[in-house]
Amino acid sequence: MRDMLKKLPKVELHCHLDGSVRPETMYELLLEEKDLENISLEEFEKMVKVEDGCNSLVEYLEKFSYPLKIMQSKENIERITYELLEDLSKQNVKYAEIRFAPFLFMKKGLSFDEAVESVLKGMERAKKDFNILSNAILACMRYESVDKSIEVVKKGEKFLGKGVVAVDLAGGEEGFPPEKHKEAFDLAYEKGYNITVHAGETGRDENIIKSVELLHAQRIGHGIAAIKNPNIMKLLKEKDIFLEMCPISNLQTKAVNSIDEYPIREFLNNDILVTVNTDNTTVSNTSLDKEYSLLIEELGFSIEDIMKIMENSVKATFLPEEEKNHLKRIIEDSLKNI
Ligand SMILES: O=c1[nH]cnc2c1ncn2[C@@H]1O[C@H](CO)[C@@H](O)[C@H]1O
Ligand SMILES: [Zn+2]
Repeated sequence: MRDMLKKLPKVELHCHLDGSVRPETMYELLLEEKDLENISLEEFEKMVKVEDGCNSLVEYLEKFSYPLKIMQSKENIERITYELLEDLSKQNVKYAEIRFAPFLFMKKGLSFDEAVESVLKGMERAKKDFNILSNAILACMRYESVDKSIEVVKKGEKFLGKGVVAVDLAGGEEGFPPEKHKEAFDLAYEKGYNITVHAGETGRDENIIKSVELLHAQRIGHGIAAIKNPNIMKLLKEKDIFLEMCPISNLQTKAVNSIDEYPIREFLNNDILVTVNTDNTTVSNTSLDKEYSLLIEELGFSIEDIMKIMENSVKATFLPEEEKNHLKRIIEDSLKNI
């Protein structure tokens, strides 16, 4: 089964660049910048991955301080993007949408354009070297002002269709309701961005409705809280909203207490368009293979269930129709060789 999973062609839709930096690269770059105490790589790896005792999303998000220290130069950002895509291609990921918040890469003088261009360069290089397709999603942060989000939308526009496909709203939900960013997401909608929003992760179920109805979300990051409310499940189904679920991250942030409480089977049974993703390969110490293995081993998922999820993922991509069909063909060809 494990071998079979490895060979399956895959699609990754919810992966934060800053949460998915190779620990060895972070270690090397922090040492270079003399920003690391005298510790071994093994000790460092423990520091950058979430521990078993993690109690909340807020605690989980503290892990992002390490990668963000070194994601402040063009070279580092390009290298990190390239390496992530290399790692994904080794797991037979054929297409990935990678998200990041440009402002978090601008603490030491990079401009918005330089931050975005560095990611896109890494993607281009990975496409040539590893034959993996990818696009970027620009994240706005909930704790920032709506004006900052508007800036992301306006400054990102020139990259739309040229490597950038969408905007997202990320960060802890508690205290930062979606409507705060409505003006930015109205603008993104007008400008033709695709839209995904983190909602109902550890927060309230009403954030899911608000993200769909007020922020124009076509996809919802996580969306676990929908299980609490049949009306929300109905809304998701009627509007063909895709859920980007990330099981291992959701266990770590205590969005659910145990895998038995994870509502993915109920969502599938209710014809909700579920996809499965990693969220953060380093912080969550995960991979798509690990996520699928968990569903198979703990929730009794079959290969057919996994294939259904994969089919949903292809449909959920923010690719133009023609490129989506191209991806479908790539996946079908790869399946023939299993
Ligand atoms: O699961 C998550 N929920 C909400 N926000 C997240 C999650 N993972 C990462 N980030 C946040 O998104 C920023 C941009 O990539 C990261 O810096 C982190 O703060
Ligand atoms: Zn996320």
